Amino acid sequence: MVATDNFQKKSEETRFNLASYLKERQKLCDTALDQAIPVVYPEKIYEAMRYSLLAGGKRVRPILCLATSEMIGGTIEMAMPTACAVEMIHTMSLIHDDLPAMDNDDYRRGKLTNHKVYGEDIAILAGDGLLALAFEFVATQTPQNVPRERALQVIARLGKALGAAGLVGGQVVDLDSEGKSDISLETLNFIHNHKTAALLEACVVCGGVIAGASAEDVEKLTRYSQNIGLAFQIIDDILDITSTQEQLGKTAGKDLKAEKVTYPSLWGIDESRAKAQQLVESACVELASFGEKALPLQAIAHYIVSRNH
Ligand SMILES: CC(C)=CCC/C(C)=C/COP(=O)(O)OP(=O)(O)O
Ligand SMILES: O=P(O)(O)OP(=O)(O)O
Ligand SMILES: [Mg+2]
Ligand SMILES: [Mg+2]
Repeated sequence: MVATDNFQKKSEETRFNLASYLKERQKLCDTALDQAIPVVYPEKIYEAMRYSLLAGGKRVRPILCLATSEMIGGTIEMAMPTACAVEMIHTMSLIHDDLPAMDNDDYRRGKLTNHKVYGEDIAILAGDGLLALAFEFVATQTPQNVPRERALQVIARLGKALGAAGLVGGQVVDLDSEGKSDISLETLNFIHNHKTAALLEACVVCGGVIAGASAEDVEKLTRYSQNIGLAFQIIDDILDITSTQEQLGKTAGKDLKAEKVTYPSLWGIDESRAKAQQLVESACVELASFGEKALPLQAIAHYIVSRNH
């Protein structure tokens, strides 16, 4: 696997132990997310929200948020409420995406989907509950040593990334494109820039904003995250073809079955992988001015193309 070799080479060069870094950060995020939602009356909605949120995702989005805060000079504590919020938003989008009205999927994160366990009504509400909590969480849990206008900016950016100008808009065009074989590269890019890259961008930029990133920093973070956002989706499309349900924790081979236009369907697997690798290299270059401090974000960028699920 070329991407894995490149990644290992890169890790050796940088002497950065990404595996233990990710494990430690995943644990921190899991603990914070667990504490964010106590189960009270009416228990079933809190249980449904916890079911999907704590089902063991990779936590790429909150980890990106924390890593960016630290690179800019902030702390994990400052960014943790925002990191939890992005994972709540992401989980909401997966619960709703899996509903019969959208992708009608039975498995997610290695478990039955939310509606399969709790029913469609509760699954819709669990998504709504997570979404509302995300914004409440940033507003009420961001530590007092973070200037309030930074939290306000995070709330505005998350709202934009999530709404019709982001995730929701991308999902609409994605649903519209189903069953059409003549989707252009332009439309495919629109879908992925909105459905996938917008939230990844918000994770990175909001982590920076919480830590007080300058306008110039925000520009670099934006370019880094747009590149990794597209690379993430290209790899997602490849994994749908090359991985098993066991590895992915969700049904594999869905795109081929649905005859969906994807990057590998347009370019083939090898060229798609090369393109993702190029995007990651460009992303890393954007952070060169941060020197050693950029190592975690650069290593995460490489992980995004070398992951197997
Ligand atoms: C507003 C909403 C509901 C947005 C959903 C966004 C999203 C990234 C869905 C998963 O994409 P997918 O269906 O292409 O991938 P998967 O195979 O993970 O379901
Ligand atoms: O690891 P997950 O479940 O959060 O999914 P994604 O691949 O979309 O990050
Ligand atoms: Mg979908
Ligand atoms: Mg889906």
